[in-house]
Amino acid sequence: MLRRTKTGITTVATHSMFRILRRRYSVTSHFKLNDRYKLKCGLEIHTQLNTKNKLFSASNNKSSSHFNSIPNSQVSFFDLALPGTQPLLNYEPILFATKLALSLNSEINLNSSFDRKHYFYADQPQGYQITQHYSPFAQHGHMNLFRDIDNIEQEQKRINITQLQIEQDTGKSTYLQDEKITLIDLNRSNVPLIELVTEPDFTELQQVKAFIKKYQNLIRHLHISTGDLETGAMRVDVNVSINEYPRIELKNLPNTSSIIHAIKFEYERQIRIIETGGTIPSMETRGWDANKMETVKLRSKEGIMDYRYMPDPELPNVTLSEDIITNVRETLPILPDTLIHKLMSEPFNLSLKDAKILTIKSNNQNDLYDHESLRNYYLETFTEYKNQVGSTINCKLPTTWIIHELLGDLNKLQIPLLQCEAILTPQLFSEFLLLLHKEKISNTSGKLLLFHILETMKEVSYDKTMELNLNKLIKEFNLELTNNDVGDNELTEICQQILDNLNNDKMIQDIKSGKKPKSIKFIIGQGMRLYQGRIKPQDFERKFKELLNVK
Ligand SMILES: Nc1ncnc2c1ncn2[C@@H]1O[C@H](COP(=O)(O)OP(=O)(O)OP(=O)(O)O)[C@@H](O)[C@H]1O
Ligand SMILES: [Mg+2]
Ligand SMILES: [Mg+2]
Repeated sequence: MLRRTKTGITTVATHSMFRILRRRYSVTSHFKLNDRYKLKCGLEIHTQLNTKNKLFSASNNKSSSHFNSIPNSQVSFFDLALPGTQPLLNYEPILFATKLALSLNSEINLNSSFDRKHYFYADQPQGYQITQHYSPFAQHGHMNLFRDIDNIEQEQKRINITQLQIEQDTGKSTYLQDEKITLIDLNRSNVPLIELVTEPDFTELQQVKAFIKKYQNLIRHLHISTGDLETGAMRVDVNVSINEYPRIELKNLPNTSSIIHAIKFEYERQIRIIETGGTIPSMETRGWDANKMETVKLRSKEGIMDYRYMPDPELPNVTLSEDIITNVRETLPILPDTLIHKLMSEPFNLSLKDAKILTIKSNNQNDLYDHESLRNYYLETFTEYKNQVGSTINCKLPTTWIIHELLGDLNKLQIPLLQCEAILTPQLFSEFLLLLHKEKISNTSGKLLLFHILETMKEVSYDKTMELNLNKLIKEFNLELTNNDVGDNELTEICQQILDNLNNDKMIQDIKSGKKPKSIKFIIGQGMRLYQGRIKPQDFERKFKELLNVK
């Protein structure tokens, strides 16, 4: 297909190209549910807690240790299930679980207990997994999704959370095809996990996507997990059914895109089965083949194990008092939704978009900064600036200059925020804002100054502290707004000279006659360039209008 674009460039696109593009970008947007088949989904999410130690042993559980370390280097006798070893519950996973349960509006069970789930697998040396089957840690929670914050179709959607249970992670097996051997790494064995189980409340793909993102952001916000899908710190199983047919469980879905593609594929596959007179097996588990982009059967009902659940006789119940729960509630940070609303109201008045930048990790966030340190930098600078100017505060200044200008410059110059804030402290940044606030420098000069500071910063090494004196720099570069010094006569002279030098009578006539009133902006631009922003554009505008006799 040939197409002529506005710029005159000819583009060639074929139908197959469009199909590929559509497939790639259509994860949720081009997917339509069939009116006759209701989609129903429920999630089971396993989250690795980044506690200091593992769940029932003293082994190191630094978030990176079991993923990046030498295999079997983070393993204690208990993790290895040597005979005679016994579990000893660490308090930290309970603390983390309490934080999560409270944040998800759950009822915490004051007397939960651990059970053994028996199955034999080489990466499960105990022969059973310790989990909470009969009396889980928390129940009856919920998470609300909203149209504006979470990009869902409905105004609001409540996802009920059946329960949260604490359990051990298993080890990891890697099958080597050529050698025909399986390697076992027990670094992950006994890492604390929380399994979250939702009710089958999801009726649209977008809700699933939104919930995963929101939950991931929550666990990062609470600092209880890295929440990374890539490392397996967060693992999502999805149960999918249509109308009242049995659910199919989807496991081993490595990222959000495969989760969404797998649900979509499964929904369509189940409809095809029903429409061709087939039956949907009860309790089938399927995986995801990323190459073929389809779900594949892993096991069916015949393969279901009898786990012989039994209370673990070596572990006492987890008994909590109301006081402990109240104490933990008091230590909780402001939760993301509340934080967004807080940032959107007085005194900050941020837009939803900017409030989200400071609260939620975005897909295009890079290694230079994270939203939390950016938020802290913003809040500290804001407070300093507000203390200086009181009620005359212009809340757009910190937003524009931190979220937009500073971030843009850091990206351009590839400077991490951490390095920047060590030198350009919130105090100094608020001084900088004050110069703009008091119109000591123009926006143009502000941009030049900030970029210059950051460029210089890039050249100094990390350990050197750079001395920063804003006033000195302004003098050195002659950036001070000269309005105060430029008298009206001088301004008239300057503007008249600019008009003369324009050498464009037609433009001047068009402005005067009102044919092209916007051309005055061009002339103001000339003045700004010549005087490098030292005279305010409003003053130029006033004077040019006066000279050209236009309103
Ligand atoms: N009709 C349904 N359609 C889709 N999902 C469903 C349906 N009924 C239940 N589910 C979902 O199935 C999941 C059941 O998880 P749960 O952990 O209770 O049991 P399980 O999958 O049998 O056990 P395991 O933890 O061993 O996988 C929940 O996420 C629930 O929302
Ligand atoms: Mg399941
Ligand atoms: Mg489950």
